[in-house]
Amino acid sequence: MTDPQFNRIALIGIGLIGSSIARDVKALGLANEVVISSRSTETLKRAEELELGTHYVSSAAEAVKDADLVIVSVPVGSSGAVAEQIAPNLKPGAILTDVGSTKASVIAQMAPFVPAGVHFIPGHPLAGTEKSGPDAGFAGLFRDRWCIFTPLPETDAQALDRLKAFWIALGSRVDDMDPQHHDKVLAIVSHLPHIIAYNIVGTADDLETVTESEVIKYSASGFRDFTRLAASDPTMWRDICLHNKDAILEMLARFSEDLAYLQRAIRWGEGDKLFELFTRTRDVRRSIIQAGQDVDAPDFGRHALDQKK
Ligand SMILES: NC(=O)C1=CN([C@@H]2O[C@H](COP(=O)(O)OP(=O)(O)OC[C@H]3O[C@@H](n4cnc5c(N)ncnc54)[C@H](O)[C@@H]3O)[C@@H](O)[C@H]2O)C=CC1
Ligand SMILES: O=C(O)C(=O)Cc1ccc(O)cc1
Repeated sequence: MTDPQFNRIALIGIGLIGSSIARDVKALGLANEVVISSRSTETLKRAEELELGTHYVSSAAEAVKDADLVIVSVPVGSSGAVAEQIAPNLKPGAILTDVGSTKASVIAQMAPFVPAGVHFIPGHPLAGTEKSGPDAGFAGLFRDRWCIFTPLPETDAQALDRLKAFWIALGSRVDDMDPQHHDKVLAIVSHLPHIIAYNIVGTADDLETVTESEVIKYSASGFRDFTRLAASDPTMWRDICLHNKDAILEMLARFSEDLAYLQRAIRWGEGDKLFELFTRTRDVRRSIIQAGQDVDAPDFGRHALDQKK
């Protein structure tokens, strides 16, 4: 247990990310009170059954009253609506943050509603799974993962440090980025892989009618990896595609060009080109592992949460 960092934390949205934060806050004793709010009464009831917080309210506006830290964990397309609901009840001096996968759009949606005196600091933990809802969350999700902040020019340095200290307590590594840069980086490392997965699984599903059940029957681990990503929440990924449109389209254009190069090399039997690319990409994987970023390694990450066991 660490000392509480905040008296009252409000969690707006209690799905995979919100509930993982709640579990860590509880396990580490980071707040005296955790108020949970969800739009769906069923989800709120489940959060209470799981004892994720100390107070449960259906209204987001009600939840943020007297909160020192407010964390919005809803699909990015709903950020503006949530900001509008909670704005009148935000406490002066409170920190308001989010966990959305896109940043420029979230800032554009939320910032206009944030009252003066409230510290709005957009954030994005680079951690998650294909699952969603309060049962899918788990303590330690953020351990040894990056949490990126995209502060606004007027962001108070002390408030930023306080929010970073919170995520560091959850085990994250923290960094700052310009929102547009964040959206470009994430378009290639996260959004494009998901879009490619949705596409390949869609194509295989279309072929299924031709090949009967062979796609499923003989699916090797490569295809199975794609099906995991393609099982990610449709609302969340629809919103990401719509709210990071420009960066995703830019990366998709680059991707299509490079795919055409590969296609041509295969057509013309240019084995040297294929070999050169596949060697280069293998080196990328090797350097990730050498840099100690291999989260699949058995002993990746030690953290205060482990000491509880
Ligand atoms: N799933 C992942 O791996 C990651 C997700 N994120 C971001 O975190 C945010 C939340 O994602 P998850 O927790 O995975 O989603 P989730 O689907 O598990 O939970 C979403 C929560 O938002 C609530 N909600 C949905 N629409 C709402 C609305 N209009 N108003 C109020 N509440 C609403 C739902 O009731 C639910 O409690 C998203 O913005 C996503 O882009 C960030 C990092 C990883
Ligand atoms: O499940 C996976 O592999 C992910 O990549 C999870 C994820 C989804 C969205 C994010 O913004 C960050 C992480």
